[in-house]
Amino acid sequence: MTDPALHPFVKGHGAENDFVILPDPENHLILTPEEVARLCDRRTGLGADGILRAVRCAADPEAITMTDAEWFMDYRNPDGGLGAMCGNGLLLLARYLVDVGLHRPGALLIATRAGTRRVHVPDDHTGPVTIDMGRPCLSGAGGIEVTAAGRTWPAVHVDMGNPHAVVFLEDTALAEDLRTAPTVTPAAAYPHGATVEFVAARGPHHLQLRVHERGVGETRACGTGACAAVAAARAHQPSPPLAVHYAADLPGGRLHIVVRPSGAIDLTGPAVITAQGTVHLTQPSDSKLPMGAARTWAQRGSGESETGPFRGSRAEHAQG
Ligand SMILES: N[C@@H](CCC[C@H](N)C(=O)O)C(=O)O
Repeated sequence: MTDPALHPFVKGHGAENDFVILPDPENHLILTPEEVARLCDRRTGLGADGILRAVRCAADPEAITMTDAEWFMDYRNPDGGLGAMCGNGLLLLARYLVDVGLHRPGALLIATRAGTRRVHVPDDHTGPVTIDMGRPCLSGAGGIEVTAAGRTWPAVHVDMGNPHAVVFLEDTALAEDLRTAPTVTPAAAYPHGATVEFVAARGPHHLQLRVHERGVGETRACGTGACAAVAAARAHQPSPPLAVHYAADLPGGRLHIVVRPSGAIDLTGPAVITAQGTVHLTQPSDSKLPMGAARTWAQRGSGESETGPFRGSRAEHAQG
C-alpha cells in the first residue's frame, strides 16, 4: 500500500440491507464513531446501513477468548455505536470470507459481541446463507409501548442478542413515515435503545414487516428483526414438535426463518457482494488498538447480551 490511509473495502447487501466490510485481520484499524458515520454516509462516504470489520479473533482483545471461531464480526451502526448482532451483516460477512478464500464453504463459526454463531455458506458464490441465530429471549420487561404516526401500540420485547420491540398491526403502512424514530416506553426497558419492528400477518406462517433500526433509521431489511418478529408471533405457543417455516417479507426482499423444536431459530437470506475497492480512512491503519480501549463490551462477560440473558449466547455456543 503506497498511501497508509488507503484501505481495502468490500460492499454488499442482504435483502438490500447494505454494509461495508473492512478487512482487518490483524486488528490494525482504529475506527472512530466519526469515521464510521463518514463511511456510511450516502453522499460523502460509501453509503451503508453499517460497517463490518472482519478481524481474526486471535488478534482482537474483544474476541480473543472466543476460541471456537476464527473470525470476529465487529459491527458498527452508522451513528458510530457498537452493535452486538446483525443478521444480514453476518450473512454477508460469511459469504465474503468464503468468496475470497479466507474460509472453506460449508459450516463456519463467526464470533459476534452476542456470542459465536454457526453459519452455513453454500459452495456456489450466489446461494442463500443460513445462520443458527440461537434461541430468542422474550423474558424482558412487559408493558412496552411504541408510538409512531401519532398512535400508540403495545409491543413485545425480544432479545436476539440485540434489543427489539415488535408491534403487530393490520397493515405496516399505519406506521407511516419512519424517518422520524418511533418512541419506545418505558425507556428503562431498553437502556441501550431498541430496533422496532412493525409487523402484519399475511398468512399462518407469513409476515410482512418494516423496521426502524437502532442507530440507523428505517432499513430495507433486518435479519435479527425478522427473527424477533417470528419469535413474538409465536410468543404464546409451545415449541413445535417439528421445525416450522416462516417467510418474512421486507421492503428489500424475503428472509426465511425456521423455528426448530429446541426453540432455536435459523435465518436464511441472500448475501450479495456488489463492489470492492479502496477507501481513504482518516485514521492511520498501522497502529494497534490499545488493549484497554476495547474492554467496554468484553467486560460485560460471556453469555450476557445487551438487554439480558440471551439464550443463544457466547457461553452456550462455546459449550456446544
Ligand atoms: N441490520 C441488522 C441489525 C443491525 C444492528 C442494529 N442496528 C442494532 O443496533 O442492534 C440485522 O440484519 O439484524
